[in-house]
Amino acid sequence: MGSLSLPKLFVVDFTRENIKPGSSAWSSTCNEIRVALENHGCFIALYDGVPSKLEESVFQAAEELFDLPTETKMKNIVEKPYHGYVGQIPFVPLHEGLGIDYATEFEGVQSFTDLMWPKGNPSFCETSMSFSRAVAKLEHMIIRLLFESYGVEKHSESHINSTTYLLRYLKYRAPEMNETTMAFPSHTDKSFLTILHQNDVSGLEIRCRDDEWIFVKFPPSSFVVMAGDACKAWSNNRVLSPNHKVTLDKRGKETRYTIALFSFLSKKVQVLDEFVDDEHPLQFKPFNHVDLLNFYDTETGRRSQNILQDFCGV
Ligand SMILES: O=C(O)CCC(=O)C(=O)O
Ligand SMILES: [Fe+2]
Repeated sequence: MGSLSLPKLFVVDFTRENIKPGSSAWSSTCNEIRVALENHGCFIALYDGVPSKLEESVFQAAEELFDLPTETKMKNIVEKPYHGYVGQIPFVPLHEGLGIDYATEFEGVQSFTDLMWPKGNPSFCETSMSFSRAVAKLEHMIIRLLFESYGVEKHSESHINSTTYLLRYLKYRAPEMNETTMAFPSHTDKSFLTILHQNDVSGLEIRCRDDEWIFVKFPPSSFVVMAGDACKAWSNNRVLSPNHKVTLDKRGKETRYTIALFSFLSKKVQVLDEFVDDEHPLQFKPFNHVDLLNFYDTETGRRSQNILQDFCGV
């Protein structure tokens, strides 16, 4: 596991050609992913599945999207909490975000595009869908590796087949003089996994198991892979879903863009029997993934310091 440029976070190299099921690279990667997700709840993935042209297009698409009038962006209303437009919040003044649900499916991306550009914007649609699909391929690989690392690989295909993806375009404008640098407050993700790709403006900080905050520097072409609360629940509390936040440099002048792909389960999130034994008693009851979001959207959920315990603790 390389950790030369980043002493703290694990770096997992998916550009190695020989990461194929059954190979020795595959089994060592299984191990790396499990150690990383149990200790930090995240790792940096080096991944070449997004060609540089597509990467360039996705950041152009982000600029084009955020340049739309606020009233257009506010049309991005999604029934599921935290899926639609977020912005114009006085205590988070630097941040704006928009979400495309079912982002790997043509209909999902097309209906979002039509809402934002009633006259059409085929290149935005194509870019968003291609990016989502390319990153979802990385997510599938990580799921297979993670499941195998726990010896539960027989469940990985049904898990993948029950996964839907939310693509979020996130913008953080540079703070003005005397303005807060807090760009996104500390939280845990409610997804199963989150995969983040940023432009070259850093700001993400992650709190790992020993409570230390790690400032993340993304190497070029890298992605941050983070476990959400649903993954923590599924693993019966083995995987950490880390608190994280975004803080910008007060002298920074550039806008930060992050493109985030969140995975959600359309079947129940459930601790596998394999994770329960005398040493590891069952900690969480099965739940519908969207109900975790609905609970987080209540006063009790938002205030909770241990959302899984309060929502579905045994
Ligand atoms: O922009 C980032 O790096 C993090 C965004 C984030 O944590 C989120 O949208 O849940
Ligand atoms: Fe997050």
